[in-house]
Amino acid sequence: MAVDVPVRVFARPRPREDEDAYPECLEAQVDRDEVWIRPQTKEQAKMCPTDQNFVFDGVLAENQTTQDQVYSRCAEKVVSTVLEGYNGTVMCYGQTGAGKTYTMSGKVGDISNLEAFHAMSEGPHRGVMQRTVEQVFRAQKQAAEGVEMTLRMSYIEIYNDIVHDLIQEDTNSTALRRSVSSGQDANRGAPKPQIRNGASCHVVTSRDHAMELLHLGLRRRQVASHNLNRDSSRSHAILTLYVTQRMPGRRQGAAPGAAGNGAPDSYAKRSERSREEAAASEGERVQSRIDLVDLAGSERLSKTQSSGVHQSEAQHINKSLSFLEQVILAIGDPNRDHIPYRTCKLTQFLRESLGGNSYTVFVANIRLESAFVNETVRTCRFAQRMQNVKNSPILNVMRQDKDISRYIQSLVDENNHLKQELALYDSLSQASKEYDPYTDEQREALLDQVLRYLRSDNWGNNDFAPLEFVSVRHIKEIILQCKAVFRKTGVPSIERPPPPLASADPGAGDRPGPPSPARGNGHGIADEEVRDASCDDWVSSPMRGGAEDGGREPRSQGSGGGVLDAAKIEQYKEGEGKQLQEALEENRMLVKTKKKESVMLAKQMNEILKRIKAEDDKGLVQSLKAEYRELHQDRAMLLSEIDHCKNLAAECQRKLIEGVTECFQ
Ligand SMILES: Nc1ncnc2c1ncn2[C@@H]1O[C@H](COP(=O)(O)OP(=O)(O)OP(=O)(O)O)[C@@H](O)[C@H]1O
Repeated sequence: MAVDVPVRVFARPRPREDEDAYPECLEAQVDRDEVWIRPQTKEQAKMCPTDQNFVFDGVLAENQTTQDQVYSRCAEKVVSTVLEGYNGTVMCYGQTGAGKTYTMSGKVGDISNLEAFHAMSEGPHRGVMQRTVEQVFRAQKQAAEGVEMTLRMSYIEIYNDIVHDLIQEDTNSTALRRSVSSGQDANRGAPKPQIRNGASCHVVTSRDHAMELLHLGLRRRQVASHNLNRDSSRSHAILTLYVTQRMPGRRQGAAPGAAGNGAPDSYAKRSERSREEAAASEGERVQSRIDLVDLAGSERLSKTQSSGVHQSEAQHINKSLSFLEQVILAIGDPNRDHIPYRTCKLTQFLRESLGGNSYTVFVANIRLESAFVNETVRTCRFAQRMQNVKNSPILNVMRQDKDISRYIQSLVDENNHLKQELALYDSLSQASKEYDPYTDEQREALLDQVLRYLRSDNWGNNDFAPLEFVSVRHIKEIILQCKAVFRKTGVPSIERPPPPLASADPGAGDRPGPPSPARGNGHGIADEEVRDASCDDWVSSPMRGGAEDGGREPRSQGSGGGVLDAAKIEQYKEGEGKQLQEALEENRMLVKTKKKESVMLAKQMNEILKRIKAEDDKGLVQSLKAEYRELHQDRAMLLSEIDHCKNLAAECQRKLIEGVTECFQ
């Protein structure tokens, strides 16, 4: 059974370039694994008014911690667990120029120079990626007799929220697909790479081979120059090593290739299976992976002076990091049901690494110079939140064919058993499920419920009675009532229309009227749209689809049209529909949260404006203006995030409409 394991968090300050130019503001206390932030001048106090300290699993002190030490403290153990059959992630996060790429890929320098890259990859400045490859190949060499270990590698970047394959250009990698294909590549005579998660996945046969692919990927990665970093990465890059180990079975006393790497051989030790079970698992496959994530750096446009295309890149970067933060916050909040993984490609990719099946290490790259105190505080706060994230790593044992068919049979048996249980439960509980057509009175009562729901302020409240579906018939009746309401009045000005009675023909011919103008609630531009998005649910989506889809309304029994296919809608509700519904809720939640933040920012900005008007001191006015500009940027970013979430919600809504409509025969 999986055990909760917190993400381990380290801070790594980048060595200061010029101590005189940057009077010290922060202290990284190594013994106590703390980062202290102490303003020492008036200027610094403006940016960071109080002392702050952050405690992590470790602080990798500047100038004292070599790449070798960083690897052994942060990554080596994770790689060992990957070799035991678990998944692992090492991730670097921080402001631009703080040393993420240095930590992950080493001192890359002029990447077009292959020789220099290979020399660096053997020297002390090589990063976590090179060292991981080394450790994995060492383990392969030292694998116990009979253990067959295959290593595969993929390398992708997420640039402007689009996934690009860094190894093989022509892969259709924009979609996060779970498909796996294999075969022979006739051109090269080499095995054709599998496609995993939309990226090509290459068998790597040696350390040098892996380094070549790494070099290829680094060359293709999007890099640009700005004020704070000459070679700033403009994308999030994820190098994944897949380790597949075919076990000879415990009868031969063999274990996965963890031997020699210092890791406990947990697969052999932890699995307490009997001799018979071990015999059954002969030929068992263990498949694990390690993701090495070099996130693009968050940046303040005012400091990097990025413009044009780089400004748009920076906005994408900041936006995706902000979505990442939302995921972290949601995972750490026990009251949140939904984790908004689907808001961008980055969070989709990191789903298993954060809150999922993975041992994860997070390195917060920071800068100690006083000029970056704001960014450092932000990064440390982010890292602190990361400490609340708990994962549930499990041993990734793949079942063999024999096991799979036995497993499927057991699921079929269980399904039959549950169906019998349900039938029995229905008859014993005499649950009042309406399988028969509704009477006029029942329709009247339902219409009252629907109207109360549509009129209620709490549009996001999915607990409201009509939405607690008790049967397919119930859903259909709700749709009918809503449709009747809309046809008569439109959504915002709901007056009670004549109820659609059993004898009426609610689906006949006519179209819903034009949408009424949306009404805001006086809080700002996005509000009215939040209302729109927040009333998306199982009921409203198909109904609104009638208007948006040019009249492709779900038809209902009794209207002379189609009949809702009960099995199909159930299947849809459990499968794709459920996912869409969850995504819809996530995005609605995000819109609400971000709107609140935006209102707060607007208030802060107004305060600053007042102070600027009242202030005589020119110096102070300058710094207030700078602060105002930063807040303005933050708010612009927030508003564009809100738009993004609203678009996602609209997309979910559209798909839901299509999905539900498909369920009508
Ligand atoms: N610990 C370190 N020791 C020596 N040099 C370092 C260290 N950390 C960073 N550097 C150097 O600082 C510069 C910026 O680092 P790097 O490119 O790794 O930053 P980054 O966080 O990846 O930035 P971006 O997000 O813009 O890509 C590079 O020249 C790098 O070699």
